[in-house]
Amino acid sequence: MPAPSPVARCVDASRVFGAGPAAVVAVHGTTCSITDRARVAVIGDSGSGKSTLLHLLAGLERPTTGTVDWPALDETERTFGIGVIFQSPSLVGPLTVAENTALAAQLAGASDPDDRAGDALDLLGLSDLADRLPEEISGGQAQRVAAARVLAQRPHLILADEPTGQLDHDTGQHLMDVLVQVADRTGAALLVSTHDPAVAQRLVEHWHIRAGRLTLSNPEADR
Ligand SMILES: Nc1ncnc2c1ncn2[C@@H]1O[C@H](COP(=O)(O)OP(=O)(O)OP(=O)(O)O)[C@@H](O)[C@H]1O
Repeated sequence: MPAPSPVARCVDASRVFGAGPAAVVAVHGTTCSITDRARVAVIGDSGSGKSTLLHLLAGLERPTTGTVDWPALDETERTFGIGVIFQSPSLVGPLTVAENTALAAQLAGASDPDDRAGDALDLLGLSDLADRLPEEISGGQAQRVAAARVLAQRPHLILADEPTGQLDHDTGQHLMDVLVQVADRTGAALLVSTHDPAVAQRLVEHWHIRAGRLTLSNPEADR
């Protein structure tokens, strides 16, 4: 049986910022793919290129050379089926936590955005904050609301950029529990960037990135 098409794929994709002597190669020519139901950790230090790779895989940045594509996703899924949890939560200021979360579901075409928002907030233990405005919650709570927003969207591919960066260990592990649980339940592929080994160990494939160069490993296959 042929292997299923990857959900996202980079072929020799690079991203260079600036030009001439000031150019920064954030990601060198990289070939990688996220397979159906993959669980990937992208592990690297600050400035190693994690966010840039994630933005390439999300279609938010265009590669300078090479290609990025999403063979398993149709046109609509490419627009609404990729959920990104950004490093900075960027919630919509005038909307409550519940409204922020429901908006994501609504934009993804859900017929029941309020129910989906309620479920996502409940899963993350955020129901008590539903009626608060973003300015009335902490940075860590905002990061979890950003995760709830993506879960309410029910994407085929979840790309999370250091989602536990502002959270204490236990809250971070709980967020990872929820991300893995939701991905298992919905059949989504999940990629999480992190510098934290405790987060990486929750995922199956480990991609290490250093100065924009990626090496791939699968700890289960190595056993
Ligand atoms: N818009 C930009 N313009 C110029 N250089 C950039 C830009 N975005 C990122 N870079 C540079 O590209 C490199 C990789 O940055 P990137 O944000 O991808 O790293 P990161 O691993 O996500 O870092 P962190 O963990 O600190 O968020 C860094 O040297 C950074 O300074």
